[in-house]
Amino acid sequence: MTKTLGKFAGRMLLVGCGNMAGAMLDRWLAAGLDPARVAVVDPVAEPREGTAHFTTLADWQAADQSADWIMLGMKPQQLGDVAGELAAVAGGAVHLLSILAGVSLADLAVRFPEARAQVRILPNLAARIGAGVSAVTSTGDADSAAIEALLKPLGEIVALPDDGMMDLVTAFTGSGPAFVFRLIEAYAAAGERLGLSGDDALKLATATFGGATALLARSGEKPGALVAQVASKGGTTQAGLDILDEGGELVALMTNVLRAARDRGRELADIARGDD
Ligand SMILES: NC(=O)C1=CN([C@@H]2O[C@H](COP(=O)(O)OP(=O)(O)OC[C@H]3O[C@@H](n4cnc5c(N)ncnc54)[C@H](O)[C@@H]3O)[C@@H](O)[C@H]2O)C=CC1
Ligand SMILES: O=C(O)[C@@H]1CCC=N1
Repeated sequence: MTKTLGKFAGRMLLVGCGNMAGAMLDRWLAAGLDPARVAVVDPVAEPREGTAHFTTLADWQAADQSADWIMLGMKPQQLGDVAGELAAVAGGAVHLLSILAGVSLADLAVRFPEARAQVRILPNLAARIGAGVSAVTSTGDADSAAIEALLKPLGEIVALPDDGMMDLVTAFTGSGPAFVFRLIEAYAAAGERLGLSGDDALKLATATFGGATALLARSGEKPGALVAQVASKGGTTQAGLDILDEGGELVALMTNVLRAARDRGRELADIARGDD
């Protein structure tokens, strides 16, 4: 891993540094971001060594801090609590970054009209180990080289032309790890139900999902082609696939899961806007 964030220059303020923003910050610091360039405002988060830490935005301002990059890392429901105070300092050369589910670029432009650019980033928790994927889209005069340098240590980057698909992507890749963890949990629980010990079942399930996804990513083959390499005609795998594929129920279930998560993003945007 490179020990520099390359073209990413300037000072960063994180407003909210919980599970997701904290994972991003830890990865950035591990990738060489100078902690002296970072300030965090969060009433409960654990301060990171070398970063300036404040409980409230007023404390940050009282300490005469400045930022070139401000990232919203609290919950969408908390946008109204911070937007007024933040808008006053998010002008001129400031990039306003948001990882908030649901909140659109248009909403950000209304809240932070003076920012140089509004940038919507949808990361996921695997950013903590550099194996995440970040979808990104922006409006205004965004420095895309700097944004790419910032997101690169977190994993893959997918640039979207606008945020029309961002609520679906939030469900797909943002919530996605939780859905995958739940699938692994169910796989392990089924193994346990059929006789494995709990520890063995989780260890075997984790290795099976990890190995299969690594092979899929590295081989360049389609999932169906790899299924065919596992399933012998009339063999054990086919007996299981006959259940899994029955009536297209698995795809129907996943469609319902993603639809519910996507639509909740729209509701969160309404709450953040104060329309609920
Ligand atoms: N957790 C995840 O995997 C992902 C989360 N997101 C987005 O990231 C954001 C944060 O989610 P999580 O990290 O899961 O939540 P979290 O609850 O772990 O973190 C939120 C943090 O915001 C802080 N906070 C609350 N009010 C504040 C205020 N007025 N000023 C400053 N900080 C304040 C809290 O103390 C907390 O540490 C959300 O908007 C969510 O939509 C996006 C993609 C993935
Ligand atoms: O559950 C949530 O609302 C956030 C957004 C994507 C992942 N976590």
